[in-house]
Amino acid sequence: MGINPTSTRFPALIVLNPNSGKKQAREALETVVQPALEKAGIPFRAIESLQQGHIQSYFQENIQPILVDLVQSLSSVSSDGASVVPPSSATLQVIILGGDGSVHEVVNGILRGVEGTEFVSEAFRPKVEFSVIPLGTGNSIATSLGIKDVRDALDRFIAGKTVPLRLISVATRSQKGSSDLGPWKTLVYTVVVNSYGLHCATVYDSEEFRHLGNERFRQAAMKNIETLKQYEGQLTLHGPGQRYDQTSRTLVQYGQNLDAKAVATSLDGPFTYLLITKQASLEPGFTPTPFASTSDEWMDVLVVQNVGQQDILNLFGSTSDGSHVDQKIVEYYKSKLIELETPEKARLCVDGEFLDIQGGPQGRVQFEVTEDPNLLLFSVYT
Ligand SMILES: Nc1ncnc2c1ncn2[C@@H]1O[C@H](COP(=O)(O)OP(=O)(O)OP(=O)(O)O)[C@@H](O)[C@H]1O
Repeated sequence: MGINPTSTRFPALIVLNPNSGKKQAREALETVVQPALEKAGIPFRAIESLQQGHIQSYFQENIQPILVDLVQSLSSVSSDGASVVPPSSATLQVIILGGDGSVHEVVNGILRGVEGTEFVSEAFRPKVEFSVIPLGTGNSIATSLGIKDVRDALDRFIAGKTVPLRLISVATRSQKGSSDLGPWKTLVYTVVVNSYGLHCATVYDSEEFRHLGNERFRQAAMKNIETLKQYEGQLTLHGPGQRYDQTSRTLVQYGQNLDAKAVATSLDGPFTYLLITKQASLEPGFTPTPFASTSDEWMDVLVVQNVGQQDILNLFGSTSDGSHVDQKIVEYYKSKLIELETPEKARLCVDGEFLDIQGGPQGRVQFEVTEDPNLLLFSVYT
């Protein structure tokens, strides 16, 4: 697979995960994506993920050379011929044939690859535009953007409309080998969902049912509901925010005069189900945080504290249309800064990966919406 030799346009980078979803990405590339891009005259080159983590390490190692090539392709020679004029802006297009885990790997690889370099600066902020072709299992980002299938995603890429892709930084203060609490340090950026409790346990157990496609989440959820556990912890929401009011059925503002870091609300658990999301739907037909937006400045928080099996089954029975937000057991917030502390060591789920945290202040985790971390301008075709 190579660059279309007739075009001078910088090639879009296709990232293909052969293991995503029902393992159809390679076939989709050959039968749908490649012909459509060639027909539209869009040059591309493709890389295939060879193993878990490969996409992330590829971008971590290669994003700088890729951006250098991009800048060179856009540079011009000054009118007197004496110097090369760099472009004032540059856009890298990345087409992802895979699921949300693949998007997560690309984003984190790019961010690690430019971290601490002077290549990207206030004066030069490259744009990175993602076309998410839904070939995974949940396809949360594509579903939340209303993208129906591979063809629809491609049509939207070719049409060229994008919206910002905001991320959540997940940070801790624990220092390796020290009991001191250092400054917050981002461990990972998430694009879809962070969770604690039943959702995290479900995602963890769903790996053994991967061969079942979407059904794997249902199987793992039923297994965990049968032995439903409660998860101890304290969740704090900081600064001004919004809360879903079940009486007026609207989002209402709170804490308007608060400092961004001040605690506005503290929830003491135990938690049955806790989601912090950036997408409305986590898979087609499952919309647990219906007010979430890929592009807004909020994280959406769905909290269910200390309930039993029947309540959880009722909840899941209403998540397809989002009407569960009116159930008494549900608390729903929009916040920009959140912290979670657990009394004992615990497992969190961050975009399908797992983060094992220590108990107490050492393991306290902070979630914050970040716009354009490391000065990169991320957006997604919609
Ligand atoms: N060549 C490979 N062989 C095996 N696993 C791989 C390979 N390349 C990537 N992976 C792993 O495949 C997993 C699934 O990827 P991805 O998230 O894209 O699809 P999914 O889980 O089916 O979809 P979704 O996240 O939308 O539910 C990820 O954990 C990723 O690291």
